[in-house]
Amino acid sequence: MSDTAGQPHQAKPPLVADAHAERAGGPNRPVTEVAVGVLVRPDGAFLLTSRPVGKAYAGYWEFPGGKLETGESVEQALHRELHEELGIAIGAVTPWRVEMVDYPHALVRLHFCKVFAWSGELQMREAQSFAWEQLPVQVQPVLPGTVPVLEWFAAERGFADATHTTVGAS
Ligand SMILES: Nc1nc2c([nH]c(=O)n2[C@H]2C[C@H](O)[C@@H](COP(=O)(O)OP(=O)(O)OP(=O)(O)O)O2)c(=O)[nH]1
Repeated sequence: MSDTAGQPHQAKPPLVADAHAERAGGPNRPVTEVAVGVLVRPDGAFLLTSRPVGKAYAGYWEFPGGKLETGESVEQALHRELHEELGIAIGAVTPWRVEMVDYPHALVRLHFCKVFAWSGELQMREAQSFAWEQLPVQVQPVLPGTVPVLEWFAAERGFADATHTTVGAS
């Protein structure tokens, strides 16, 4: 797969104040709030899905989720998105980390949440692919804004090797 979408600038550490900083695209670039679900099985495997055709970074692997709609909380958006995309009803949502990523197509604030319980069989309702993964992740390419999550898992799990394969690497 070509990697023409360009590399985003990742703000580290994630700062809420960054949302109003001057960036490419203008000083008042709106921030898109995104709820992201990190589904974790009892064996520690986590669910990655591929971005559908027609979206920015189509084919890249990410955690399921999507943009908040007006008036929605992160938790509400996550319940809705995971039902829409995967056909499941999720249980408790555990907020994990928040990360800002400045993509060419959007400045996004990613609200990563862990989810340990859900009901229903997984259905790929947007014709995505899915993979239950452990470290190191076998699928590629991984969406830039998703890579930090793999590093958080590595830190939690004492995993010291590369978390994933970089596009173009042999
Ligand atoms: N779902 C998800 N989005 C991520 C991750 N990492 C990351 O940078 N993003 C970015 C990519 C997109 O710019 C944004 C999510 O927007 P989206 O277009 O997928 O959301 P959506 O499903 O509501 O899309 P739409 O149909 O309304 O356009 O967050 C991740 O792990 N999961």
